[in-house]
Amino acid sequence: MISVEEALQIVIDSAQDFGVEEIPFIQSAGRILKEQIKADRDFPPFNRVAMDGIAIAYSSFKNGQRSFKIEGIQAAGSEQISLQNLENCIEVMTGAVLPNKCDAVIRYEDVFIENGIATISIDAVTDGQNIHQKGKDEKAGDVLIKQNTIISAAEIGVLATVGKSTVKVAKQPKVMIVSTGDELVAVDDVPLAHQIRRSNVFTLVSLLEKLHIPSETAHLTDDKPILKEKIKSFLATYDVLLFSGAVSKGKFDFLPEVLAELGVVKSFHKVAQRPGKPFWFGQTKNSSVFAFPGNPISTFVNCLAYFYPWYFKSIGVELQEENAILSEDVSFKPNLAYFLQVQLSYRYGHLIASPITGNGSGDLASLVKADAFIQLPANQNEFKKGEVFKIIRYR
Ligand SMILES: Nc1nc2c(c(=O)[nH]1)N[C@H]1C(S)=C(S)[C@@H](COP(=O)(O)OP(=O)(O)OC[C@H]3O[C@@H](n4cnc5c(N)ncnc54)[C@H](O)[C@@H]3O)O[C@H]1N2
Ligand code: MOO
Ligand SMILES: [Mg+2]
Repeated sequence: MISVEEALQIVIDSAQDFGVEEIPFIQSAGRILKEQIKADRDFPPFNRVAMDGIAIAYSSFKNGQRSFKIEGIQAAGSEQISLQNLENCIEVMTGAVLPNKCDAVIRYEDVFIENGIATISIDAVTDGQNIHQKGKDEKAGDVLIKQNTIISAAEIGVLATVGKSTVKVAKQPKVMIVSTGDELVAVDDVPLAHQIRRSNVFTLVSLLEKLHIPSETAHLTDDKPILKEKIKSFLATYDVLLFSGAVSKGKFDFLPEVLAELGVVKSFHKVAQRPGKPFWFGQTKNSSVFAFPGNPISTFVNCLAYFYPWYFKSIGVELQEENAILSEDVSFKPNLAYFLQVQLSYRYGHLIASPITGNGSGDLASLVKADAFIQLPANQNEFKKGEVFKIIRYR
């Protein structure tokens, strides 16, 4: 059986390229930028008045002049005007172009205006004050956003300001999420005593929505010919198939044999981990197949631990590993990596992971009580309070 580290490496090495698409910029939050965004002009594009007040020629102030006749007004959105007489001033508004021949702006708070004369009431005025110089932030042609950035509200503002009404982003994979099992009924149904409602497909849908990946869902019963026929058509249509269930040792766990019969090349089946051990992963020329074990926490943790990194690698994004400090001693004897559910909190600026006691990988409700999994390595059995390990967050 391979280790979590080996399995992850195999999964990452088989990342797929889904190509690039151009979409309206306002729909691009959360997507991965696939072009460089450059400044189309200087930032700011003109000497920008930064305070409401008066603009003067600094030389006049330096020569001792304190009262200035108001010659005109420069509003934001008006073409640049020019100071006619260097001993006068122009009223200026924040966001306006600095009038020609002016080189300092004094706030209204520091000026007294009467009968069209503005008198400066402070002693300290400096050359260039309250002026946001043209090109001070960025020069035309500077790279403002690097390729492969995850677009957030911050990038949306920059895209708007450089006039990028459409933007190139990584195409999302076409994903089909399939639940299997005769015991599963729809969310709207009232289950009989021996049935349960399906939930794994919906956790998967929403784990993918977090990545802005749309998906479709299907449910298949434990009937081998039906499984084979349906999965054959899914393989022809989708980039990614995510399964939950039917990969263990049961009499009706048909998935591994069906996938093999359909020509999906197995990379591995079973990883030395708990929960999620019977995870099956394989590929065809065009599709990747993640067949997660059906126990709800197994499906959940494997999507986070394998599908997420595979997806980020596929679209060219480097993920930073996150660590946390274990809040108490933990003992785990099996020679398996242990994905332990934890609550996260901060203490003196450090991220603390406090274990949650659940009842194994079928304890779906315990997911609600935790925020993340802490990944305790297989080669260790005793984990001490204060030791630091990798975490995988879902909140
Ligand atoms: N003899 C062995 N039995 C089992 C082993 C083993 O190594 N030897 N492994 C156990 C482990 S670990 C897991 S995990 C499960 C994996 O089982 P399958 O992937 O075959 O999944 P199923 O048998 O279809 O279902 C298992 C369990 O999960 C529930 N389930 C399935 N799908 C959903 C869904 N969409 N929503 C909610 N719940 C779902 C299902 O009802 C079962 O209770 O196998 C162990 N057995
Ligand atoms: O791998 Mo199973 O997920 O331990 O229950
Ligand atoms: Mg089974």
